[in-house]
Amino acid sequence: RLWHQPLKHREWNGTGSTAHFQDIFLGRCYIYTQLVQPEFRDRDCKKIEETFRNAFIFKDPCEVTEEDYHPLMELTSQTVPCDKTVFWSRTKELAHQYTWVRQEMFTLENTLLGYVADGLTWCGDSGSSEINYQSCPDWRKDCKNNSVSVFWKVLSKTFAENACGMVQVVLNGSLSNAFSKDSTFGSVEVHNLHPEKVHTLQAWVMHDIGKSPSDSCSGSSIMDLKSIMSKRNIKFTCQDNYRPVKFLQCVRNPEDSSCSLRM
Ligand SMILES: Nc1nc2c(c(=O)[nH]1)N1CN2[C@@H]2O[C@H](COP(=O)(O)OP(=O)(O)OC[C@H]3O[C@@H]1[C@H](O)[C@@H]3O)[C@@H](O)[C@H]2O
Repeated sequence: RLWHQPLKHREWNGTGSTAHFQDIFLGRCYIYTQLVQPEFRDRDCKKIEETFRNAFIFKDPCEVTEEDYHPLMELTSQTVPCDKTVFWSRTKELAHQYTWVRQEMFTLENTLLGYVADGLTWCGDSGSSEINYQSCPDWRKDCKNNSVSVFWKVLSKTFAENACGMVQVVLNGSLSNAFSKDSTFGSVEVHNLHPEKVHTLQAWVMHDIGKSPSDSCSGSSIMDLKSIMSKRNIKFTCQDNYRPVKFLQCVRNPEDSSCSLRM
């Protein structure tokens, strides 16, 4: 009778894998390779999806390692043109508005894997070849190193290692610490920039419109970032409310006094 029982997945505290995960993954892969970046048109999306799935299927989602994603990284390696890399931290929407307008600039979402995986959840099970749609590990209650967060850590590390020339980062000046050593940017990307390839990091500290700024280029957290970069032999520059990004904020809040023509 046992083999009639539906496979019992382990119960986790987080939401399950995104429904239709494989269709979404495949569909996004075809959109990216055929429409967004046509130089990728002959990449094999079915092989990419299968390699992605093999990284976490049949594995306890709290035991997935960075090595598990290496075959996928090799299959989808992508270099971003020098001076065009945009990192972000706690400014996801604003950073993507910027690269939407400045199409030659790249956040991780503008690369194949970041584009395909953004916003999705996925996990498997050590005793099954099935994706677990019922639940996946919660970052706090179950395990920090789960199938999704390990993926973003590996992808962010590779993204930073490939960066060259002048790189940018959009930081949130409405938080008490615009730069956080605990963030992915602060704990992974900053430490994987190659000083022989990247000569300058420029930070844009953006304040939410209508909120009082609580950090800025002269704040202590940015001083921490500045000293990390000088120890790594990478020049550091910082601008509060970098105008091209500020314009994007003002498009959505034209009446705000900080958006008057004199800005
Ligand atoms: N969909 C994406 N997720 C993530 C990217 C990314 O580029 N796309 N990440 C990380 N990341 C996941 O987002 C939160 C932290 O965001 P958040 O707290 O807002 O900022 P982080 O610095 O941790 O991460 C953003 C930084 O790392 C890459 C991207 O290239 C940015 O330069 C955490 O769960 C990470 O695992």
